[in-house]
Amino acid sequence: MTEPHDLVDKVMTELPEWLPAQRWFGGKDRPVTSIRPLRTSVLRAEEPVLVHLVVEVEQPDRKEPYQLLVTDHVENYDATAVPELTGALLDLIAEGGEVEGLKFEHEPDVEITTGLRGRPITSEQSNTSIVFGSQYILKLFRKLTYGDNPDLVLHRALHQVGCEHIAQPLGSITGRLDGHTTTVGMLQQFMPDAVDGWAMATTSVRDLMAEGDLHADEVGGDFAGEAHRLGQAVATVHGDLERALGIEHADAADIDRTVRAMTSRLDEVVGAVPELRPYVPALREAFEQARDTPDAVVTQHIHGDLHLGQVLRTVQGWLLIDFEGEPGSPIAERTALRSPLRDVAGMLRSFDYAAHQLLVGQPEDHQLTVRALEWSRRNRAAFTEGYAEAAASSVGDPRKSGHLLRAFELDKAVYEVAYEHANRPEWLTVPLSSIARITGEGAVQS
Ligand SMILES: Nc1ncnc2c1ncn2[C@@H]1O[C@H](COP(=O)(O)OP(=O)(O)O)[C@@H](O)[C@H]1O
Ligand SMILES: O=P(O)(O)O[C@H]1O[C@H](CO)[C@@H](O[C@H]2O[C@H](CO)[C@@H](O)[C@H](O)[C@H]2O)[C@H](O)[C@H]1O
Repeated sequence: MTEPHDLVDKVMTELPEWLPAQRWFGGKDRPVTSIRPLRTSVLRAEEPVLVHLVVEVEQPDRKEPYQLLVTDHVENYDATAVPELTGALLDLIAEGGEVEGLKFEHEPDVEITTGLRGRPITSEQSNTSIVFGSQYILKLFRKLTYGDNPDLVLHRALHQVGCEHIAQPLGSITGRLDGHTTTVGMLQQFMPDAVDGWAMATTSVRDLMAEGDLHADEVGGDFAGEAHRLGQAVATVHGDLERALGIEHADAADIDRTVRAMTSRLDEVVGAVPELRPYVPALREAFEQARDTPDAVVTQHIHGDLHLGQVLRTVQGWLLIDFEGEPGSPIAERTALRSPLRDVAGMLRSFDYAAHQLLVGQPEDHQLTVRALEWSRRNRAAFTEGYAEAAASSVGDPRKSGHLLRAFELDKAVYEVAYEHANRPEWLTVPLSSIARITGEGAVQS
């Protein structure tokens, strides 16, 4: 049997190679210069050993904590793939209590079934989620943010006002990190029959592409009805967030800060991705135009990284998941009050992604490009209309804030340029060609 502390020593020697290769590692844009353990909790001392480990990963200009769950039971030491070990985490949440500084809690008035085995989900993720039976999903946050994680905070707030478009929060795991009580895990109700919006939307696009002669409203897999309902669901969640946590009205100084933040993100991203350079003047101009807003801009807590992969279609309707915000943005930005139009813009970007991703790496085909644009326009319009129908009067119809919405969409596309550059370079053309289209600055080959 391996002693827990020998296991940690072994893991530490393997991490420089293993960590950067993980999908959830958020620092793929620069080299790792050092990794050191920050805290360890031995959750199981006998075989198979289970150790909760937080390491600090140092890279040029950043130091970030990452969470690991390690065991001697499998060759790569990653315990999240071992059902009997992850089952122990669920049991600890069910019982409640503290083990070596890690606190396991279930939400008030919730009873958790014990003895279930956990299986990790295999989708592309920024974190690691483990599903127990058909009942629960436990998300282990990988890159940790000191303090309460906004995903848990917003789920709790929404649940308290009876929001119908989220999965119920059921429990949490927290630990002390650098003096802060920090969320490391969140347990939620699992929706076994759910399909995510990205899978549904891309199926619809595929149907359309296969029927070269038909229009989006004529093919069987038309998505516009769903897009409309999704718009209503997003507006309802914004209304629920407003009821739970309130709103504020932005003044000229707030808008100035927003414009400057978008411009400075652009400067940062263009430094790393020179392909963005030709669009800089048009992007700056679009950001400046955001100052021209006819109505008062409302700010509130929002989802912050809304896209089709963050919404689940269940038999009861659409659910929004993952309220953590953009994984690549600083926590202060992610928890700030912001315009709900940012979420609208995120979803509009996603319709554009769904329409164009099938063309990536394909030879130029005029007919398919026209079809993709048509699908995107149809579903973006349906989503916006659904949103406008259900939006609280404080937010109103997004179409009335055209300049601001366009600026948010372009800002999101700039974020995506950085995201694709670091994670999926072959997809870089998707946000770049959208920027070219929206700014009218010439086309980029898909
Ligand atoms: N409550 C849920 N019920 C069913 N599936 C879920 C639920 N929550 C998340 N998922 C699945 O897990 C995936 C990742 O969840 P998400 O919260 O987006 O994690 P990450 O922060 O790692 O991106 C989702 O795309 C979805 O397929
Ligand atoms: O879901 P995450 O919180 O991990 O979000 C990150 O990854 C997303 C990709 O999975 C990324 O989304 C981008 O690609 C999507 C298609 O895969 C597309 O629907 C989105 O519109 C686009 O932004 C997201 O930006 C990133 O933060």
